[in-house]
Amino acid sequence: MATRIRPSSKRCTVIGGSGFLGRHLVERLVDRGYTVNVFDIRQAYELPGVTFYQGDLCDKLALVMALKEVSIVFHCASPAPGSDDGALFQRVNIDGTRTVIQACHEAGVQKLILTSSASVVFEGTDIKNGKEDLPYAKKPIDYYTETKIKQEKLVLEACSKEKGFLTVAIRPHGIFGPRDPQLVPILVDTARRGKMKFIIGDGSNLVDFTYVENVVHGHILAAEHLKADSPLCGQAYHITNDEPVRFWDFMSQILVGLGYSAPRYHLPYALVYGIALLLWFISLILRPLIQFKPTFSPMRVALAGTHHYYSCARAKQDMGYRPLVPLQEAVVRTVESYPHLRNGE
Ligand SMILES: NC(=O)C1=CN([C@@H]2O[C@H](COP(=O)(O)OP(=O)(O)OC[C@H]3O[C@@H](n4cnc5c(N)ncnc54)[C@H](OP(=O)(O)O)[C@@H]3O)[C@@H](O)[C@H]2O)C=CC1
Ligand SMILES: CC(C)CCC[C@@H](C)[C@H]1CC[C@H]2C3=C(CC[C@]12C)[C@@]1(C)CCC(=O)C[C@@H]1CC3
Repeated sequence: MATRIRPSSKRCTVIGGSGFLGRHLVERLVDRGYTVNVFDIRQAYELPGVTFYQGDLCDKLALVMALKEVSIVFHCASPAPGSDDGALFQRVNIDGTRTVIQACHEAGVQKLILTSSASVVFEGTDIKNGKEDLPYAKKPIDYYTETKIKQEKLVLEACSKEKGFLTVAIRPHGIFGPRDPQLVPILVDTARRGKMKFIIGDGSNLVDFTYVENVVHGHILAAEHLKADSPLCGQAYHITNDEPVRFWDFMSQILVGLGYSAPRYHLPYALVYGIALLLWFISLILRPLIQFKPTFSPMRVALAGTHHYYSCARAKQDMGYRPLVPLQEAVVRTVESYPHLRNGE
């Protein structure tokens, strides 16, 4: 009978390792002595000790090649959340995640760590100190959220101590930091177009923004604590900075740090949300004729005008999680990392 060589516990593959979170994760894993494979649709960089496999995660054969002799897989690939291509989300986040699970089985992988999102429970209304036992959103606010829910369920249901295949889901919220292609660039672009003058609502809504190094720390802790006799098996964990902040204070700090004015005038939440819905609807009808994407999508307005912050008590208890970088330090590091986005550059 052929005996399978037991892979080293320090060999891993990061699916989506060329992306924002994935690359930070790869760098930290290398620092910690892991041998790392990256599987991604694009190769964005080179790093000693890292082997790149370029391919689509829906291609099982290509994926299996990148999982050979690997014991841990981190799955942090996804289409950009702002996309409204429902078919792409279905193909990558749902069908592709099924393929990832099958490829893990075929390659004999022991642990799968999924990057999910705290937004799987967000329906556009207030969440204060939400715990992991909140129900999944019944009416997900967009395709991204809808497919992140299904993806998380697939991964957690695949957890099997009998098969020796353990899974866990990390739910970060509002990841930011150096090289982030979304939060700071979109904010600066909106400011440069003169559209960051208004605060949606009264500005008191609290939100979690999580520094990328803390999200990485949560993923590595999860991988190292995931064992057959641990409470992590088949569970989801919020990973945040554990310092909810007023959404508009956070945005203002970044804008002012980069030399732009902070928004000052208030607009009623219901009015802005209504306009965003109307614009979204018009863009849908006109799509065959002209393509335009409103800056203030209903999702962004909901994120900007409601409370949504989450408890990470479960991660603290089960894996000893504590944020490594406090929020203020994280904002300073982030602002310093974008010299090219400063006002006047
Ligand atoms: N950013 C945030 O605030 C939050 C993110 N998350 C989750 O974290 C994860 C990482 O997000 P983030 O780093 O911001 O995203 P990025 O877009 O920066 O990284 C995702 C990477 O996956 C790649 N990718 C996309 N589709 C495929 C595919 N079919 N096969 C192989 N690779 C693919 C992307 O390539 P390409 O760029 O060419 O598409 C990209 O390199 C995602 O799962 C996201 O849902 C969760 C909570 C908050
Ligand atoms: C135009 C402004 C009102 C807002 C500019 C900043 C936004 C681009 C970001 C503020 C909150 C962010 C966020 C996400 C993307 C970027 C923001 C909307 C996510 C949707 C990314 C994916 C997730 O899983 C949840 C995130 C919530 C917060």
